[in-house]
Amino acid sequence: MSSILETKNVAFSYENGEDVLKEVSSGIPEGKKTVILGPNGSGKSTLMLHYNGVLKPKKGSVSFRREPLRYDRKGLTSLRQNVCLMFQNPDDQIFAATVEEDVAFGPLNLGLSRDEIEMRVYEALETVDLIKYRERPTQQLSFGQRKRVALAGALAMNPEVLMMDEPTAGLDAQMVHEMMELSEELNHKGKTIVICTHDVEMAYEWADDVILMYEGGVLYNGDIDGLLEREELLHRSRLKYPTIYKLNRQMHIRTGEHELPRPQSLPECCQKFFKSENIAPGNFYIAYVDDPGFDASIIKAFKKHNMGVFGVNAKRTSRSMGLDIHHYFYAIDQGLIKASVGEDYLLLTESSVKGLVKSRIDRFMMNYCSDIQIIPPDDISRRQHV
Ligand SMILES: Nc1ncnc2c1ncn2[C@@H]1O[C@H](COP(=O)(O)OP(=O)(O)OP(=O)(O)O)[C@@H](O)[C@H]1O
Repeated sequence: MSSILETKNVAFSYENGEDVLKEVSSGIPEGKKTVILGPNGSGKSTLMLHYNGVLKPKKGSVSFRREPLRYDRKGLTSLRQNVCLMFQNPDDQIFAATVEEDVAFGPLNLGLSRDEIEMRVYEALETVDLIKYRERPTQQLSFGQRKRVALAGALAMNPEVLMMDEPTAGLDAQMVHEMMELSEELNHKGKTIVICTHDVEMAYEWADDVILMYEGGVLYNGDIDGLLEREELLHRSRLKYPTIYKLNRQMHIRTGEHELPRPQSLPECCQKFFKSENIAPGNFYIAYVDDPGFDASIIKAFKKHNMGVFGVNAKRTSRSMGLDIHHYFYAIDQGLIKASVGEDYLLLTESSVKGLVKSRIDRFMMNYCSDIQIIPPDDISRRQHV
């Protein structure tokens, strides 16, 4: 897998002269979800600011698609069309008086037509569910809403690489799920996503690749499984092991259960260790809300707590139709848990994320529970109403 962004022997210090990055060589694989992981002060944000040219290395080089960055105005404008950064603190990013003015700022600087700008602003605000706040003064928004405005500003640039510095910091649990599902969906639609965090649990469930930082250096750069094989590295960087990983290890030590496959999520963990041998799995029904034949009355055939929605557009459509559905977040995981204990589950989603839904369910079935039946939309209408 080729790196879309690379640093080679980058060294950097702020004005006080302290070495913050020390000979950092790293690569971000194209089309993947990468986490820059490390404890506070290890240099994660500083590295991210090098990737999109906000900071210039004192030594070494940064390249995008193998071309060294150019730090003149033209070079940086061109880079920031392709590599956008959502800052840790939205107040470092939001300057305009109203939400839509702020989101339009980047596209306006690209010299796009008025129609194109309006479309991008509309789509970005829809994606982060802030359309109804478009004329609101940015100062009158909550912290979480300002964070979403900052994300919309980055999305409106339609970049190839979206970088987010601590995207979930300061958000409530629902917003954290929303942010992580959205980033997964954007990745599925072709964007390279990079997140800075010290949250090992999140990295373990979400990331394909990791850059592990400690005291300004890179301890590891590669896939997440490779990192977990090297216990000493997380220990050295003062980060804890993910809970599900530790539980799997303990089960291996205590019961002799094979360590592989390593569960990465709650349904995988439950199914590996607490499989209900006497219960036949339930069915996993999938309906696409953007299918012209979609009939919302199918939800009457399911219990409220056995339905969920996945996908930004599917959530919006379901809300606008007033559908009474329980799981608006973690719906795929919830469905897998329900189906593996014998209950039927309906997932409402949209065709643009079909592959993502399929790959998540396939992974679960291949490793942990092959008997769940996936029922396509055409067959749902035959289900008896509850
Ligand atoms: N503007 C600045 N001026 C001087 N020193 C800075 C500045 N920004 C960061 N530093 C220092 O650089 C080091 C790395 O900071 P950085 O913000 O990159 O770390 P981080 O890993 O992102 O931390 P956190 O998890 O706390 O966000 C820290 O020692 C920090 O104090």
